[in-house]
Amino acid sequence: MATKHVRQSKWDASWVTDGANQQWKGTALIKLEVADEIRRMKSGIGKFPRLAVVLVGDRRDSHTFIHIKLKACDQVGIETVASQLPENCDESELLDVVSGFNEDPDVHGILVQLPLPQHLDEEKIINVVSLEKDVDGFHPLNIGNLAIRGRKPFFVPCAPKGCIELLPRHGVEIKGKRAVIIGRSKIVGLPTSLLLQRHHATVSVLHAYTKNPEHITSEADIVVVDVGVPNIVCGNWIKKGAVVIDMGTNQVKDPSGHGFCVSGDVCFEEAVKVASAITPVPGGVGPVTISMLLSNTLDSAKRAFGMV
Ligand SMILES: NC(=O)C1=CN([C@@H]2O[C@H](COP(=O)(O)OP(=O)(O)OC[C@H]3O[C@@H](n4cnc5c(N)ncnc54)[C@H](OP(=O)(O)O)[C@@H]3O)[C@@H](O)[C@H]2O)C=CC1
Ligand SMILES: Nc1nc(=O)c2c([nH]1)NC[C@@H]1CN(c3ccc(C(=O)N[C@@H](CCC(=O)O)C(=O)O)cc3)C=[N+]21
Repeated sequence: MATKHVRQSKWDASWVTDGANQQWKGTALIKLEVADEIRRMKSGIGKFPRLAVVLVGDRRDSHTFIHIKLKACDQVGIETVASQLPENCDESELLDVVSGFNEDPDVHGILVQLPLPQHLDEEKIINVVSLEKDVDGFHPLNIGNLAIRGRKPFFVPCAPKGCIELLPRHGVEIKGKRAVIIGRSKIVGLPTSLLLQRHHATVSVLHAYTKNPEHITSEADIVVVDVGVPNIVCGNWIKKGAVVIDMGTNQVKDPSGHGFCVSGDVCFEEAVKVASAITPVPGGVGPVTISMLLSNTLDSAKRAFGMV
């Protein structure tokens, strides 16, 4: 069933400090830049990037996300190869698929869509993805290198990278700011906190056991929310003038009773009244995340072709 969007607003309605539809242009611009480089790569050396995506099981949201990713790759000229495994597949089957992509010189990026079904050991699978093809940036060595000052990971995870990309593009300085990130997941919360520290923010990480999260959040200049619970952050959590990035992408039943719609983690209607800028869901940081995946895959191919 098609996913309907709750809000029509794109970048323009979100970033209340500017009314110039910048988010959408920013995302489109990154895609255009990637597409242009790939065109030149094809005509120059006759080669192009290829991304392998691995999907296990039947989760509705995972199918939606994979569909969005494959479509975006197609738009910019990244070839894709998709492998879909049943919900009850063996760990060894999945490991074989990943190993096959590791060994294939024509594959430059590998993405194993998360979460995996319970019986599969996520850590074990992520560990097997070749470091040089880990366009998600989830491999422990890539995360470790992100955590240590002065080191350079091969890849930075896409959603955190997108979040950091957005801030300076909208004139938001990170250095010296107080940032709160709500959530500490390995795919968003943790790497975002590391990246914000790299950019010299003073970072607090909140999680399910944090007491008085609204109090800590209300002191932050930059608030990043990645919990996975619709509308968990209310307007009164936000300091006047703060910048809010809502990472939540929650598929919820459409109030009309027909189909599903997407909801963020922040109560947009309340927060938009106090924030100086806020990303909506849909149309906020999600599309930027996808652009970062394209950019990571291009970088990987360039490295493989000796172009960097
Ligand atoms: N826009 C984008 O590009 C992306 C969006 N997402 C979206 O982000 C959301 C979260 O995904 P993901 O990171 O995978 O989720 P996880 O379930 O892995 O992590 C959720 C985090 O939220 C914390 N948490 C749970 N309940 C509370 C609470 N009541 N108060 C404070 N913290 C809480 C958890 O704390 P604890 O660690 O203590 O359990 C955990 O750290 C989803 O909606 C997902 O779709 C995800 C990736 C990219
Ligand atoms: N290996 C792996 N890598 C990921 O990067 C990864 C993952 N697993 N698992 C799930 C999360 C989630 N995620 C999103 C990507 C795009 C949108 C996105 O484009 N959202 C649209 C709407 C999507 C819709 O309509 O449902 C928007 O916000 O406008 C959202 C969320 C990547 N993730």
